[in-house]
Amino acid sequence: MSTGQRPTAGPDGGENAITVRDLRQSYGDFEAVKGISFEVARGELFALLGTNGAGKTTTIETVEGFRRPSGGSVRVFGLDPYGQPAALRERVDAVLQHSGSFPELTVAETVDLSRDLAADPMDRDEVLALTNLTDKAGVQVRQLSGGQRRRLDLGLAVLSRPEALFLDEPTTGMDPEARRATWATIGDLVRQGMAIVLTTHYLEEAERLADRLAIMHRGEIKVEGTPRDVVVRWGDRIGFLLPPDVRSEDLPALPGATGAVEMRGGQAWAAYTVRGDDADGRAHRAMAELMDWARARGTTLRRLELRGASLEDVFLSVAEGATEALAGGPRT
Ligand SMILES: Nc1ncnc2c1ncn2[C@@H]1O[C@H](COP(=O)(O)OP(=O)(O)OP(=O)(O)O)[C@@H](O)[C@H]1O
Repeated sequence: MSTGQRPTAGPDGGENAITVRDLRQSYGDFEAVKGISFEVARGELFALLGTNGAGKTTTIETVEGFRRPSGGSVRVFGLDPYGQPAALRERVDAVLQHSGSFPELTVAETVDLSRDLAADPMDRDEVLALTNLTDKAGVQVRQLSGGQRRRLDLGLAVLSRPEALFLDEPTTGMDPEARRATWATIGDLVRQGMAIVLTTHYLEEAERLADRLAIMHRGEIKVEGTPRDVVVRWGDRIGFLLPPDVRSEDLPALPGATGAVEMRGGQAWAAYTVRGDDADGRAHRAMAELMDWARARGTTLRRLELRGASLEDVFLSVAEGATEALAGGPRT
């Protein structure tokens, strides 16, 4: 993860590794991507998240050069990636969900095969160390676990030292330890200046790795920003188990908060959301009113909590189509 300032754009489209402007992509009459824009700088990890069928794969395949845009433009290091021109081949790589490795070759042979095809590859030992596969060098690829194979895929993609990398669900099938090790590897690659576009359904992965992220839904980017900005914009949440003697319509209206009753772990859960400017201050005032209400009723609020939103809250809002709430501004 890079923490430095984002480079500013230069005259040639600049320091941006990837620039997507008003991209549209259709399958026949169906518009799968409806005019999205984003940029990815060198040394930056951009996570593209979204609901199923949102258009992530379509977008990534277009940026990778497999599809010609139906509208708008895509530039990778200032070039049109369509057809994967030779000038980009050495500079861009991808780790896709299904690798094309030969199962009978050993890990070392597989790495060597890819090294033979690269202009200035990393040493074999460097690749094995990077992927934590040093002790698997003599093992056939077919004998690797799913998570080890994903790590090998990552090693094969980065051994040619690409400047931009697409990662599609890079930690699928990994146990928590392997996932953390892979996150560390990806973080190192970004710090070394690689531009990475990550697609993942693991929100924690995006939260940990992304400098910026976007959440797509039905062909559009609904939310974009740093992971922190995105959750801060969403606001705070007050919640508690709905007491058995309280019906949902009995719940108090709290100033500056919108209330709802949800199911959580099979139990009814009262949830209030406080959004917009000074969400913290308003959440505290709403909490004080809630306590007054409970005291007056003689009701104990079990598992009472006040917390900031998580990326999952934001994602679920997007999935439910409640994105107008994410634009900010106090709601009562
Ligand atoms: N070859 C195709 N022909 C027709 N429609 C397609 C084609 N590929 C994708 N679509 C449709 O375009 C929309 C976007 O699909 P896409 O695979 O880009 O979504 P996604 O965000 O990657 O989804 P997921 O998270 O489920 O993988 C979906 O409605 C899908 O059904």
